Amino acid sequence: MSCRFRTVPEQREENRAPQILTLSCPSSISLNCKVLKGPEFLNYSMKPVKNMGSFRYVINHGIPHDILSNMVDVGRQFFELPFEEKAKYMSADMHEPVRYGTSFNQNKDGVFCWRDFLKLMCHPLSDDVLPHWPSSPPDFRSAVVSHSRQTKNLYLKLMKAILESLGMVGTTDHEDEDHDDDDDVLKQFEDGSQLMVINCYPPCPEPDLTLGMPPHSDYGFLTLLLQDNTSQGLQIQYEGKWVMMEPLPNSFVVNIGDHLEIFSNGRYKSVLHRVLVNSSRSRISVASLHTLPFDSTVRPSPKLINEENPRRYKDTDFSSFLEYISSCEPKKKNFLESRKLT
Ligand SMILES: O=C(O)CCC(=O)C(=O)O
Ligand SMILES: [Fe+2]
Repeated sequence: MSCRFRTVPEQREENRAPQILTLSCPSSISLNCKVLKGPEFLNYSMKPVKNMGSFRYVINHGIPHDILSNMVDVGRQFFELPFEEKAKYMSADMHEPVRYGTSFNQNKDGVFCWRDFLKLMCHPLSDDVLPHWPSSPPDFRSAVVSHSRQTKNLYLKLMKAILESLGMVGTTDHEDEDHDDDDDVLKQFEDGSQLMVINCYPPCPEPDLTLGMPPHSDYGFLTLLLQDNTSQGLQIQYEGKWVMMEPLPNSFVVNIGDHLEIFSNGRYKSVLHRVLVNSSRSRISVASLHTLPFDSTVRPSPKLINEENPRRYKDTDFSSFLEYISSCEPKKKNFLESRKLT
């Protein structure tokens, strides 16, 4: 099975509408290209796609390209620092707002993965935490703050489109309607948490013997993943096979996480993905993970439950997720499995 990209029409960036490229296999269908109408995603409804990897590329998102390249550059420069410098941020405590580490879950992994990471809590971000972020390279903090603000905005636009597709907020074409309820629904996403994970996969002498990250799904609602432009590595599982997500310049891969699967009572599915490594050059990726505020309960939305669609997941929260992964070696989607009612 192979996947190709449909060519995006040549237009000046500022004149193009944001687009979502939906991965669609087998290759005879190639990629569907859905055009979002207007900068505010007017009239757009993103239908849940049954039985299909819910991985999409977002292009033409309006985020200046230098913000994306600076983010990858400062990430790469951070991982090139001497080990003693990076080790200052090492901690086994998953609650630390700044954390450097290795592998996937270094406290529990039986075999380590070929990956280093730096995790930064970007929202909420209190004034007393920022001074603890790496100060080297010198533009590290400003690059991460710019990137996190932009990705948060994009996340909110995508969530609005998803909520419209679920019938939970009105479409923006009926301006005269009362949108107070919609504002309440959207507010919890605005206040939500954001975690930035900068991943570095160094060149590996035996790439076939290891993985950069094992098969997993992300915990939150959406992850916006920026890949460096040159190296491939991310694969998603689709119909039991691994499909390579080629790096597409200035795009984000949008990854649906477990909390959106639970919240949508299974209408959106989180996707299993993994990362391969290579022997020639290190690869950088930056994952921006978004969910509700850390102290909220994530549950199937009551608006989506009725006699025909009974509740399919138990309530959960972020601390249960952390407890779960602190107590066992994470395997595939086993946390989500533990939240299923049937
Ligand atoms: O490096 C990648 O492409 C994926 C990273 C990832 O899945 C994650 O950080 O959760
Ligand atoms: Fe992931």
